[in-house]
Amino acid sequence: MDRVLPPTPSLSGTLRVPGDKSVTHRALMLAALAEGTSRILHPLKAGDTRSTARVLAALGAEIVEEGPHYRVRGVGLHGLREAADVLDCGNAGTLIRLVSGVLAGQDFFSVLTGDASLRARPMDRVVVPLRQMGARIDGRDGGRRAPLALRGGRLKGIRYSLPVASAQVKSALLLAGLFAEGETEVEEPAPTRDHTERLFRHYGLPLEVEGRRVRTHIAAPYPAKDLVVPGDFSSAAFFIVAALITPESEVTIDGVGLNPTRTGLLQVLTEMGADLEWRVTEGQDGEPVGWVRARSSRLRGVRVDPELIPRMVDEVPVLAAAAAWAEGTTHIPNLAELRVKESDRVQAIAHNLENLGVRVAAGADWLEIQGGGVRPGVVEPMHDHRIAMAFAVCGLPVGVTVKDAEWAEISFPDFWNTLEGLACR
Ligand SMILES: O=C(O)C1=C[C@@H](OP(=O)(O)O)[C@@H](O)[C@H](O)C1
Ligand SMILES: C=C(OP(=O)(O)O)C(=O)O
Repeated sequence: MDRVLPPTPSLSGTLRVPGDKSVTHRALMLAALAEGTSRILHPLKAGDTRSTARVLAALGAEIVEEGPHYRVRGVGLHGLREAADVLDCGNAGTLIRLVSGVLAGQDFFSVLTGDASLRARPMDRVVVPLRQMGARIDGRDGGRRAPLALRGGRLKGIRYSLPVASAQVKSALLLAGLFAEGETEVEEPAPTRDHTERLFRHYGLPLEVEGRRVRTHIAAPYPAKDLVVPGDFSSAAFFIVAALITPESEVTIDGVGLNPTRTGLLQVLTEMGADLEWRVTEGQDGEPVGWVRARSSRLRGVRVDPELIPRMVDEVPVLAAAAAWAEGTTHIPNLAELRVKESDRVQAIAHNLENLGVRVAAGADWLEIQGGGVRPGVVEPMHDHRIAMAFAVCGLPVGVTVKDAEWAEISFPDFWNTLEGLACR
């Protein structure tokens, strides 16, 4: 479905964004493995996290919708049962990788698959270490791609140095570590989101953190516990940039997660001259939560610090949107991981910037964007929710047509109405 966004002269308002996607996936999994009933409050209910709820239900957990919340009756660490059918992870990389870690510890057979995008994404990053721990895993292309066929069982802990900075791989190994004899240690090359670690603490699961090394070991049964999910910073990012690039705008996002492993974008935008304020006002079940306010700004191009990318990996598309409106050139390095997301995001960003009349150069792992504004055009999401929303924002001041706008439903079902609600016409 195409969506035509007319030119928007200004944006104003205060809003909340839906629950954090990363936290919701993990909360559903850990609640499913707990003893008793947990309520997950203000979770994300969108394509990706509905896939997680479906997969866990097929494995025997009871997940019921209670208004905007979820009630999860856990089956305990050893209560999951073999599913009657293939487990469809839809579009969700986080789901297939994290649940592989859980299933590696189960003495039964599972098949994991997903949509065309997910089946094209690399799975060897979890398959290789989970095999080292003792799981039997096969899959397409020698286990590099889904469908994956998995038979878990008794695992042994390993020490593993991640070849790429990936919270998904780290989390898969920590989850497998709950079923493994001895210690499981994961070392990351750069800090990545630490929601799994925070949730392990929330549920009282074994965890030790020492610099970039995280350790766990076999877990004893643990009780269910309620959890409040913060607003998703990655969803807030679209409105932050929208306010910066649209004249006479001011937007405040309340109740948003401000975990420092996620907020690299705030640092880059500030360097670009953005009129931005934010504050952590509370700690909610182990996650810092607060507000962000963004006002129209004259942005200037910057060279982004490569070390910041793991802390803003899903915000690069919307950073590119901001760069298109900045004065001068923005160079964004360290983008190899963007090539293996829901789409090849380096290519998808370059293609959509060109569609909107922006000059851009792309290398194997970098982008260079000539700022100065955009002209009306067509946004092509390329089957990728973040691309759809980032370039809708990019074209907002001049008006754009977004093809296949329903892709936003993967992480933000109400995105279009929320955007419309802020527009002053
Ligand atoms: O752990 C997570 O919840 C996520 C980790 C990141 O992926 P990688 O681990 O592949 O970097 C991120 O891009 C994804 O949207 C969510
Ligand atoms: C990369 C993303 O998600 P996933 O890897 O879970 O599909 C994302 O939401 O931008």
